[in-house]
Amino acid sequence: MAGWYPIILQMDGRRCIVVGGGAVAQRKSEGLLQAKADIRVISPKLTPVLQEWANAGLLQWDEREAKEEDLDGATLVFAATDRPEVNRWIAEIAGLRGIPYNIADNGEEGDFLVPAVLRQGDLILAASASGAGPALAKRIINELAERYGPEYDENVKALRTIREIVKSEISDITERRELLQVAVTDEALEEWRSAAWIRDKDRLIARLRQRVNDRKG
Ligand SMILES: C[C@@]1(CC(=O)O)c2cc3[nH]c(cc4nc(cc5[nH]c(cc(n2)[C@H]1CCC(=O)O)[C@@](C)(CC(=O)O)[C@@H]5CCC(=O)O)C(CC(=O)O)=C4CCC(=O)O)c(CCC(=O)O)c3CC(=O)O
Ligand SMILES: NC(=O)C1=CN([C@@H]2O[C@H](COP(=O)(O)OP(=O)(O)OC[C@H]3O[C@@H](n4cnc5c(N)ncnc54)[C@H](O)[C@@H]3O)[C@@H](O)[C@H]2O)C=CC1
Repeated sequence: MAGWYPIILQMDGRRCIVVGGGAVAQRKSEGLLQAKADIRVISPKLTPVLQEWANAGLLQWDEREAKEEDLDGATLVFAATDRPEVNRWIAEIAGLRGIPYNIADNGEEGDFLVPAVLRQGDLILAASASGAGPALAKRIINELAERYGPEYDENVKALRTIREIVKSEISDITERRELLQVAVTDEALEEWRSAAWIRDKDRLIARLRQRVNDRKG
């Protein structure tokens, strides 16, 4: 189905309403927790894991059925009950208020889909089959997890430092781009890992220039 557009949303502190407390609500809440959202779950019942998160204060739980006012102040809404008519009603009121909504039992009618996700620190990989096959999206992410392992947390941290230095030291856009391109090869990433000297601006720029020259042969 056409029309889907992937973005990475800033959710830190943003209010998200999850209606329902089953396995699907739990998975959506887990992703939202990773994004530091302000989560409010509305459901008469919770899975044991959601219950634990509520007890630990990681999310707020309203132990009852959903009401219209629950959507007040929401940035995103997840209609994740096992009752299609409730999910449809939530979607309708969210739509009227202009709040983007996700529908668990009828995904392609929603404003957004939740992709399968791999996080390694600040590296975020997402896969979606546009609703055609969540199991395929999950399989692809499992494959990517082998290629992009936990070392990418450190890789991305080092790159952030390198890119800040290159942006502040190099004013020529073409050279900047060249230096940042050679900084992301597997070999380069391995070099930066645990290399405290990358904070030495002159040494770092010299090493990147050397890599550009090596590449030009
Ligand atoms: C449209 C979408 C709406 C949305 O929820 O955003 C949606 C909808 C539905 N899922 C259903 C079933 C399953 N969903 C999963 C798993 C995941 N589902 C996720 C996303 C999405 N699911 C969105 C589309 C994403 C895309 O395609 O890109 C993932 C990727 C992300 C997440 O939920 O966090 C997460 C894997 C992540 C992980 O675990 O790593 C599994 C596999 C499993 O559990 O192992 C099954 C059983 C196998 C199967 O049915 O394929 C049903 C049928 C229910 C029924 O039978 O009635 C519907 C309803 C419908 O088809 O509309
Ligand atoms: N999008 C996805 O990834 C998937 C979607 N599904 C669909 O999502 C639905 C939910 O799946 P599960 O979480 O496994 O179901 P579940 O039966 O485990 O949980 C449903 C939850 O909704 C709550 N609920 C019922 N009425 C409510 C109301 N009026 N207000 C608030 N909460 C209410 C229940 O108390 C329960 O906690 C399934 O019926 C299925 O159609 C299923 C698998 C994956």
